[in-house]
Amino acid sequence: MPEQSVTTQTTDDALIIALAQRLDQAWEERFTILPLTESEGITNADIAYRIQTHWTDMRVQRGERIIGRKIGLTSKAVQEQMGVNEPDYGTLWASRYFPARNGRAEAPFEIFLQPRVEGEIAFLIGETLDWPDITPQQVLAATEALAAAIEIVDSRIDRWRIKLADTIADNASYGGLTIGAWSRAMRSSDLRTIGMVMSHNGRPTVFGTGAAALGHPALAVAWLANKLRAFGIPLRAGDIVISGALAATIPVQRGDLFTLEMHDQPPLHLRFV
Ligand SMILES: O=C(O)C/C=C/C(=O)C(=O)O
Repeated sequence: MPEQSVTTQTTDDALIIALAQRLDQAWEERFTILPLTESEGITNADIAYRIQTHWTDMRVQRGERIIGRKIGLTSKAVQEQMGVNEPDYGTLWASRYFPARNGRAEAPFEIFLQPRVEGEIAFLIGETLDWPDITPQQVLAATEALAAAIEIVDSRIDRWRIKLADTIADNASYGGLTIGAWSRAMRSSDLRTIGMVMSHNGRPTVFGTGAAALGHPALAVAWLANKLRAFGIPLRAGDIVISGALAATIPVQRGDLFTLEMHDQPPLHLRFV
């Protein structure tokens, strides 16, 4: 597609709506689509965020609830796996939150397309962050509690052939989420040096530390808060934020059990049933 045509199209709300609908249909009916960078020539991150935002708005109109935000592509391990080298964000949809009881959660395998799991740190934001140049220190001061979290990433894009604009439009490849017990005590830990081990069917498989998320998980959340503000959206009290993976992603098969052990938190188990 010639450059001029792409520029003209990308200013067109009708195209944004059509692409959000295409992603929504792929999510609902469980099929993959060609990368938008290939099929539509969309490479601009701001346009991709418009598609993502419109998709979330469509879902909210149908009853979806926003429980917070995800930050993605914050670690070298995932950047290398996905071939994308700058962070992005997406929205956490309540319909794909799998609550853990006594540290155990289940997710139905068949609702996903090509899922992978990641170990992350979850922040529960206690005070709205809505001023310029939000710092990691301000994020920590506004954090009510922290927890270990397993994010399921999934892609509506054929065989994960994503570039930055593809995954941004696709809600940062959000698939689902479970969270361990919230800990206030964890607020006094050095989040950079918090360690994690993710076991796959009982076998320790990937290992990470907090510093994997942009050097410090609170720096990743500060990045998010400032990025959201640039779009006129504050990070609000009550929002859950996940930091981005602390280690590489692991592909999921039906029946798999993943166990995340982090710092002095109780283990968090997620089974795909
Ligand atoms: O953020 C994306 O667009 C892709 C997903 C990445 C992650 O979830 C992560 O790096 O943690």
